[in-house]
Amino acid sequence: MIELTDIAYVRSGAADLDTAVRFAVDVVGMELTAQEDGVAYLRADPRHHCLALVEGESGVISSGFTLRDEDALADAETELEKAGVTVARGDAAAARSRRVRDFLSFDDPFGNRIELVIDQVTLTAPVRYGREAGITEFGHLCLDAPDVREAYRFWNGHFNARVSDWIGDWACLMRIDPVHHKLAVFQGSQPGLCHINFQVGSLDDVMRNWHFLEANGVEIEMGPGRHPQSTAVFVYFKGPEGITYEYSWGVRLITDEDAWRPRYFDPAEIGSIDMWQGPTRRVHTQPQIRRPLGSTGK
Ligand SMILES: O=C/C=C/C(C(=O)O)=C(/O)C(=O)O
Ligand SMILES: [Fe+2]
Repeated sequence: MIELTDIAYVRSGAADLDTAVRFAVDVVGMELTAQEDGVAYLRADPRHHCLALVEGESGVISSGFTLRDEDALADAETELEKAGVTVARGDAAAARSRRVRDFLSFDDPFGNRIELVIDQVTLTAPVRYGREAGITEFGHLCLDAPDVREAYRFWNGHFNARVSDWIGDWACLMRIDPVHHKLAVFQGSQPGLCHINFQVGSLDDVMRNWHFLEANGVEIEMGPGRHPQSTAVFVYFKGPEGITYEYSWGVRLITDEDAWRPRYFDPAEIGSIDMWQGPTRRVHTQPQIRRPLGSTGK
């Protein structure tokens, strides 16, 4: 069993890097930590970055998760290979570019590129947020897959990911710690990044951000609303390069593992996605860039 200790980052290609960075800083409110060799690093909390924008082809490159230490990384490599998953170790330059000490990468059964990392760099300086959006942390990341049940068999079969709630065969929300979900898989025809979430400090922050986004002509994909699964109040919006961002506040914590029973919500039922029954438009997925394993220099 591979124990994911946290989410680490999303790495995404940006055909127009400057525009994508400006949006991440001026609209989303992240801090631009560094920019070098065509990679812009953005952070929302003490992690060196949780979003790396890589100049080049548009699309998601990989999603990173942390493991405890190098033994855990070696064990993960063995377990995945035994299961027939092809794994590539990152080289020193690629690890440096990710601000981790070591990592390995593989594709999930649908072609989502996953990276398992150890020793992600932490920064001590207070985050200099690009604007006062009220962000408190990188909250979760959601992938797309054509078969959500099969995706769960993969994540639960090899990793410590446990379903917190199902939304039909359309979505599986998974926890790796008490937070209701830090990883989710949504039904989609192609692998890709459904969205990246930032937690904000209050309900007021969600609503202020919604007004800010509207006033600045940003496309709202869904919300404001409240998810019955995590009870979080949310707003989803569309950024450059096809990235969907989400702010949310009030995520449920599952503190009694033994007592929790995953619920089953029918996406066809009113209120199953948004308890406030707002329009439940599908958020737009950023497609996965397909590259051979190991060609992960950037
Ligand atoms: O469509 C349902 C989404 C549910 C939640 C939630 O319960 O908070 C998400 O954040 C999500 O995965 O987008
Ligand atoms: Fe979400």
